[in-house]
Amino acid sequence: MCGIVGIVGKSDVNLQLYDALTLLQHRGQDAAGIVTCDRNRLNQQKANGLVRDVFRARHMERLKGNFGIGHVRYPTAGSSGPALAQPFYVNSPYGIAMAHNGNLTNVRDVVEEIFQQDLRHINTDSDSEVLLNVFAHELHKQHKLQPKAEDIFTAMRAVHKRVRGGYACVALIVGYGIVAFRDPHGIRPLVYGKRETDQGTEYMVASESVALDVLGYTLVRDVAPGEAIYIELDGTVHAEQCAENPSLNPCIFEHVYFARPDSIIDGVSVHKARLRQGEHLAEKILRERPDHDIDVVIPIPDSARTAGQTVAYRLGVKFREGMVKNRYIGRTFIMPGQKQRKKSVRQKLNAIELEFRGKNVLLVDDSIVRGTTCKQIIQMAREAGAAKVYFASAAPAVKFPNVYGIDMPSAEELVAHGRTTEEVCREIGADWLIYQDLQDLIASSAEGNENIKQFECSVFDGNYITGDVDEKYLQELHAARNDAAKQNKSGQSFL
Ligand SMILES: O=P(O)(O)OC[C@H]1O[C@H](OP(=O)(O)OP(=O)(O)O)[C@H](O)[C@@H]1O
Ligand SMILES: NC(=O)CC[C@H](N)C(=O)O
Ligand SMILES: [Mg+2]
Repeated sequence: MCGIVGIVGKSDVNLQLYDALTLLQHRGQDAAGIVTCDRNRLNQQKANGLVRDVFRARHMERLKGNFGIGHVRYPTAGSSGPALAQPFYVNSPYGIAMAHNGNLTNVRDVVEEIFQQDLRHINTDSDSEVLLNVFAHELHKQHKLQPKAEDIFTAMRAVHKRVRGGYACVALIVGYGIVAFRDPHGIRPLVYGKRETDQGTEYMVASESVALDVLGYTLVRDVAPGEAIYIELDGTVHAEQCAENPSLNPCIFEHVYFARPDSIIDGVSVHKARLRQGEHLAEKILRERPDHDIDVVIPIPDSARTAGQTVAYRLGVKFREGMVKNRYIGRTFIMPGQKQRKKSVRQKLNAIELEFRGKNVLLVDDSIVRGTTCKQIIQMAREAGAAKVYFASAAPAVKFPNVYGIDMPSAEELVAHGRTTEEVCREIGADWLIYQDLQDLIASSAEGNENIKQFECSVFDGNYITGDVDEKYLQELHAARNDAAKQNKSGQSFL
């Protein structure tokens, strides 16, 4: 779930891009990159690591230019090496750099086609490099010395016909401006906003509205599914629907885990969606055990804090921050290997014994995916002296792989795959396990925007909205990206 940003400014945008990437850091911790354009010359810095480690003062000084794009990466295709850090660049036509959040599902076919028909070489096993080359080729086909908005939109229409999957992107065209676009199913989020300065209006496109807020931009709106927005250097904004049958199906896992609670995605406040998740979860707890004996509700920081509050309030039980998070350890779920994830949970979280000793505790987390976090937390709760350890997940059981930009490639690695709730409960060592029902999770998000008729919920229901994901694809994905396979990833696999 990478983070992307693009800015068309009135003065150097390097510092704004840096700040925006730090605000999107929770979406990707593996690599970061910025490309700016200064008088038709591109400046670039990208490498593995967190934003604060990738950009030094000397890089920032070099990143001159009043328009640019940035990326924080959480790999879902290819290796996690530095060659796959984004933005990617092609020199023809015009010089284009691109940053991509999402994952393509027909990349193997497109790579073959792009070589055979378009004579384009792809140098890495990144799906994002493929997407950039498709866009570049389609723009090249317009044969314009100076591209107009209509040429860009014609190219976009062709891109949507050629690629499948989830993609929200920003592309920088040297000398012209920034193009932002979202896949026809609207799976991955993308917003744009503007701010007034003494020199004129500046524009920003970003994965999440939090980047706009903090940098003083006002949200104009979400980029619509299938829509492309082209912002020229003089601030002229062009927008056009470029997909044939666009429909909005936002990824519900953004509301569960990925997005920051202070973001608003497709009109839905993530914070409010999580508050509602907690309310629904509490109702289910009360239905299952009207005379429960829970003494205290303890959320697992960070992402479960919001839902945990409403669970406790609705149950009429004490809410206590009994788990303390080490603020210097990042998100464990998006770390690359199971060994690192496992070790980091213990480094990240520690129990305050007096909140556990002799009590029946209800631990609330936003989700249980591989079970790495909850197994260790339950163990910690027992060691801290809890009498009973109950566990509630604000999301339903995660049973299916994700193919649209979340690195859950292998069903076998999911603790709920092929297990009943009772079996998962035993496996993670809890005394009672409660999962949110899918209809309640959907209601928690849908109440925020009645125009959203459907959410992308494949990790919970196995329904892949793009219609092209079959058993064969899932098997290939599992073989290429299960934990063991990722350890020795070196060759071209595009998965
Ligand atoms: O079952 P698992 O495979 O462990 O995955 C689920 C856990 O991982 C995430 O936390 P993470 O540490 O990534 O981030 P957070 O601080 O935002 O909660 C999520 O919030 C759950 O706690
Ligand atoms: N999580 C993402 O959005 C990943 C983008 C792209 N598929 C990559 O692996 O770099
Ligand atoms: Mg967590």
